[in-house]
Amino acid sequence: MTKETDSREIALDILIEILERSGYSHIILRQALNKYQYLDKPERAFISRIAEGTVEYLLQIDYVIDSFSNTKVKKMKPVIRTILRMSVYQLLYMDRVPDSAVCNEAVKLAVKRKFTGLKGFVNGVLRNISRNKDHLSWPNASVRYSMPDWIVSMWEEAYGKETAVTMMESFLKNKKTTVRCNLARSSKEEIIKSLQGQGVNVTESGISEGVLYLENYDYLEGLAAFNDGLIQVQDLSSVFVGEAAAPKEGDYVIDVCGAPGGKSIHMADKLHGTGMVEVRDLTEYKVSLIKENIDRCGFKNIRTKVQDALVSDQESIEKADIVIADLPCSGLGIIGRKPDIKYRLKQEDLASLASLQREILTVVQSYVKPGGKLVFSTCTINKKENEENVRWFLEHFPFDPMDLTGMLGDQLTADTMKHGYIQLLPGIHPCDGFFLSAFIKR
Ligand SMILES: C[S@@+](CC[C@H](N)C(=O)[O-])C[C@H]1O[C@@H](n2cnc3c(N)ncnc32)[C@H](O)[C@@H]1O
Repeated sequence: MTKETDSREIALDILIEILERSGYSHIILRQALNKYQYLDKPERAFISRIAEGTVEYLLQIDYVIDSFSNTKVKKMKPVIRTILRMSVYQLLYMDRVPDSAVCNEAVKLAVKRKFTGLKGFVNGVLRNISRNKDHLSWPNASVRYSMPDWIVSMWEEAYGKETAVTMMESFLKNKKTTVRCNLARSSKEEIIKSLQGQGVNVTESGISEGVLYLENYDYLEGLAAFNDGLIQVQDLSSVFVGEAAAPKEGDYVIDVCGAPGGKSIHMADKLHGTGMVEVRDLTEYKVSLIKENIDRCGFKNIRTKVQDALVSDQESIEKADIVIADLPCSGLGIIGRKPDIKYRLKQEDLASLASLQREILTVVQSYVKPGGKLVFSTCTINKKENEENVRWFLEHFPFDPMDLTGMLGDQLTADTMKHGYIQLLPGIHPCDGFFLSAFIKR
């Protein structure tokens, strides 16, 4: 057994867990990488690339396999179809791996998993694809960008074909890790020095002070700046929530759906040790994730609470200067980081998520003091959950939209900002897809 076969076998098991047993890709991959910490950095990168890439391009890969195999993907044995899927990803997208090696290793894996009788089939399909791969063409945008049809249609209708393509292309591009510096704990310069000292490539976002892009590191947990709580993984779009909320010293903030705590920790950082941020989530487990982050970052002006946002907490009525409502949503804006979302989500889920958001907003708007702010955000690109909910909210509750013009830096402008909201689109804006809105209570 070669080293390559070992890595591919690990990738195979990860993919079976994700594609055949509906595991969440980011969780399964993280667990596997934790388990195989002894592997060297290039091997771990190879495994991640195959696993993430195969999930990302799944619809396109299946189209290719079905074009060259008499047995359709859906009818194949799960192990065999997973071996073929990950091998086709390597053939199409990993130039540095020779095609012959891809085919040979796939055959070895099939044999190792006791499918000796199918080794000719695996070899035949893959060699056929390898011979024809330069002449492939895609029947539509769904196959080209590996995006379910209904999502393509929804975005084309809402934003036009060109923007839909820009977004789908952007999802498939390599993502750097975005982190926000806890500037109340250390200066940006010191943090960059520490990261660079450990060999990390660091670039500044140039849009929001203290937001950095990281590349060329193995493990977040291996970085001193992370362990010392000086940085927090947080996309630029999510940092904008803190910018729009703009807490004043001494403010009391309630974050009603807060795990794992990214936005709340940003608020605590912005309060410079004053005031209090109460971060809530539905379960003990979710709250434990928030606590881990709080402990790591070392802020004292932040506490947690297990609280269902759908149940009114009478003690909070008109107590908060700021309520952060970063609500459960369809997650279509973060497909670039969690590609399985696009296959997991069903069109009919969108309406129920939008109404769940309305139910939560109905409860939590009452926590805002007169003159206080409510910031409502989602990490999705869907008008029902976003713009339509804003319209509905303003019709039903005594709030006015907050003018967001200029609050997110000079480079981010949109006409809608003066009406209190902005839909950020990947590829159009320099961040994940995200929706942000802010209101002031009359
Ligand atoms: C988008 S995430 C929040 C991310 C967080 N704001 C951050 O920046 O790290 C939405 C959260 O809502 C929580 N949630 C879902 N339903 C809830 C409910 N009924 N009450 C409280 N939290 C809920 C989920 O557990 C999830 O952690």
